Amino acid sequence: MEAPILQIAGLRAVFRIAGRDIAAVQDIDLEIGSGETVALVGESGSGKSVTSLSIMGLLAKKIGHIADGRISIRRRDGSVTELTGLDAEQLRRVRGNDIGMVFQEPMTSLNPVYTIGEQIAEPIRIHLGKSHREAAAEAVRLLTQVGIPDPARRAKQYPHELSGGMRQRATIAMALACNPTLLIADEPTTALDVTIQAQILDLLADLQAERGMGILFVTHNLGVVAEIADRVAVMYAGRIVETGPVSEVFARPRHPYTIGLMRSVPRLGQATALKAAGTPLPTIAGNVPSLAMLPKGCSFAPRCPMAIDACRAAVPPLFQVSQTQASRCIRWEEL
Ligand SMILES: Nc1ncnc2c1ncn2[C@@H]1O[C@H](COP(=O)(O)OP(=O)(O)OP(=O)(O)O)[C@@H](O)[C@H]1O
Ligand code: NI
Repeated sequence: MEAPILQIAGLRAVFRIAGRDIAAVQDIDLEIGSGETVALVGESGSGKSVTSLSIMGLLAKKIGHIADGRISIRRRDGSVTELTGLDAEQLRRVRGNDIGMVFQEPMTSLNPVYTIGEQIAEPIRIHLGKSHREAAAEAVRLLTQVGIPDPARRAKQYPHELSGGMRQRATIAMALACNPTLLIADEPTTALDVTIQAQILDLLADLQAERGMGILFVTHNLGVVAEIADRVAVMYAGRIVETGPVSEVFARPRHPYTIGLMRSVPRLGQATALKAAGTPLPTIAGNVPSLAMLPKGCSFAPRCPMAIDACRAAVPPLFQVSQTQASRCIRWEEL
């Protein structure tokens, strides 16, 4: 069988705070196959971005580091590279060649002093060894592919001359420039209005169908999950608490946290309606625990209507609910 595009096993990433290593994410296992979209969903601070930054090797910039676990990706030539063993230069090369990134705010990826065309062409020259002319032509072709009208003219413009939606399309073109096998999109539509948001989601789905890349999609919006993802991993306080195909998890969530998230979402499965409403995650009573003071057992127990003493004794493992769905709740059978 073909190796997955992305394989994460036992990831633990920590930040050093007041002389102590605090785990921002731990026990993370995650796989993405080619052509598959996996959504990471959870409240603010649950560890979605730390997980994606770990894959990209960008944690160091935030003074965190990977303390444990393995992250490997399958490259275009079929070889599998273990990312956690690479030095900074090797990682940069993998990022340029095999992993594309799109963030919430397009201006974090775009440089205001270079034209859109120059910025898309640069990685093509550097990583694919194309000439200036070839790279410039390729940039225009990519702008066409991401649905930017009049791409030759747009290529000569600076980021501030584009609308927010067009800028996000341009950063997607940039992320695709080297034909990555994995695209990591961290809240790529959160800053956009709902109409543009829907267009960008459609664009990503189209591009994926054409290119067969794996997508890790970080979002706090369940409607977006339903719309774009094949599988979902629900994060809480740095751990995946439930995972499985979107259809299974939405039809029958097997973790009280997932149930809480979905409770106030009307008519599940009505993805388009949810998306149109821009539905944020509903609020659940109580607060996310501080990562520095996680309770002893299940992190969700203090907020959980189902919690019993056993929940507070030890962190539950991920129980296999079906061949494809898993839950970190010891009472999953009662749900
Ligand atoms: N630079 C940092 N220094 C210390 N702790 C950090 C840092 N960045 C993140 N963390 C910790 O890691 C946790 C997870 O953060 P992360 O950014 O992954 O959350 P998230 O799920 O992406 O949230 P959001 O939906 O708000 O983007 C945070 O709660 C915070 O405690
Ligand atoms: Ni985030």
